[in-house]
Amino acid sequence: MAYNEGMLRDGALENRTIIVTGGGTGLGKSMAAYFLRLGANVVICSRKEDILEKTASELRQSTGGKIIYVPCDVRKTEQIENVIAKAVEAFGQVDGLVNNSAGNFISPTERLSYKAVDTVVDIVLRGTYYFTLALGKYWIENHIKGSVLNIVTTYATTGSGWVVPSAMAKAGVLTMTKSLAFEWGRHGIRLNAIAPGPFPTKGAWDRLFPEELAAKFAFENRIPLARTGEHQELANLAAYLISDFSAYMTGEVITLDGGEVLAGGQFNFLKEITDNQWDAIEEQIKSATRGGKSPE
Ligand SMILES: CCCCCCCCCCC/C=C/C(=O)SCCNC(=O)CCNC(=O)[C@H](O)C(C)(C)COP(=O)(O)OP(=O)(O)OC[C@H]1O[C@@H](n2cnc3c(N)ncnc32)[C@H](O)[C@@H]1OP(=O)(O)O
Ligand SMILES: NC(=O)C1=CN([C@@H]2O[C@H](COP(=O)(O)OP(=O)(O)OC[C@H]3O[C@@H](n4cnc5c(N)ncnc54)[C@H](OP(=O)(O)O)[C@@H]3O)[C@@H](O)[C@H]2O)C=CC1
Repeated sequence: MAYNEGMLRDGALENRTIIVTGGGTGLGKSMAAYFLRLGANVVICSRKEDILEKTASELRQSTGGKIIYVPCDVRKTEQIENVIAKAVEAFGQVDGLVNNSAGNFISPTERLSYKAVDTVVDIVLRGTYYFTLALGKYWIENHIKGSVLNIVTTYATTGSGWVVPSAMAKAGVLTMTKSLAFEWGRHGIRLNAIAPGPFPTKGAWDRLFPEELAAKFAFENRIPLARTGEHQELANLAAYLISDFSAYMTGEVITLDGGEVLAGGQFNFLKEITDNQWDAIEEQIKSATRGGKSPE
């Protein structure tokens, strides 16, 4: 299927250096792999050095691309500045940032401790604005037209129970995306976001939803396109948004969720009605119309 194939031409990201936070696992790893295939230099960072090292060496081998890793907790500004310094030392400059690192718990909110809420909000919101601010200062000072891609969620817009710290933080990231897109447009700096629906990853699946809970809810049934996302589909959109192919787009959030977020449509409950029932309903509506009844 085309959705498992790379979309941009070979070399589309040549001479670009892109930092991917949380690039050692899941969607971050898939985006990093595709950026490398398109010729970018990639810097992955997150807390766990052993995982970063393994991913960097795997991707170096599989893509032949230039990748380095730098351990970093995105809640720590000095560690973020170290990532940027190491990236500049290795590749000369930084052109793009994907804020992908996240933490999340599924839980009734009243069961969360203050620290649990802080943990998620600090990684998602604070981590994202720290990294964006550090790179923004560097870009403005060095007259570089950088590009930021923030990975949010569909519930950043709709809100959602049971993931409240994540929803609050992702909503903040979305507002930052739009606000800074306007403010930093004059520097040629662009910020965009992707709101993914369910994409199978170990981080989201195993840690967020224990198997017992997952078995109870068939996610595919909630999605109009009746499947979960393929990593390459997200990597294709990410590569487009981080590249100059999207040079006229800024402050935008693109939902990539097979239509899952549309479930709130007022008449969507009609999904349950069968073809036979529709035949009967149509006949009733037509006969009421033929009867010439006018509204009271
Ligand atoms: C087919 C069905 C599958 C459906 C799947 C659908 C998925 C849909 C996607 C929805 C949108 C997804 C958004 C995402 O963000 S997915 C990303 C998921 N990835 C992660 O969360 C990253 C992995 N997680 C971690 O690395 C860590 O868990 C985390 C960084 C978040 C926290 O680690 P840390 O070591 O910093 O934290 P502590 O363990 O010290 O805990 C801090 C406090 O938080 C409390 N805590 C921890 N876990 C929970 C929990 N599950 N529920 C409630 N509270 C929790 C912990 O007790 C600490 O607080 P206290 O000290 O006060 O006790
Ligand atoms: N998978 C899905 O269905 C969906 C995912 N998303 C978003 O996509 C992104 C990727 O998620 P996914 O790949 O599924 O999950 P993962 O758990 O694989 O990715 C999360 C990454 O964040 C890193 N991370 C966590 N805490 C920190 C920290 N303090 N500092 C630096 N890095 C940190 C982790 O690395 P380490 O532990 O080494 O620090 C890990 O690599 C997230 O932003 C998530 O919210 C949104 C909607 C749906």
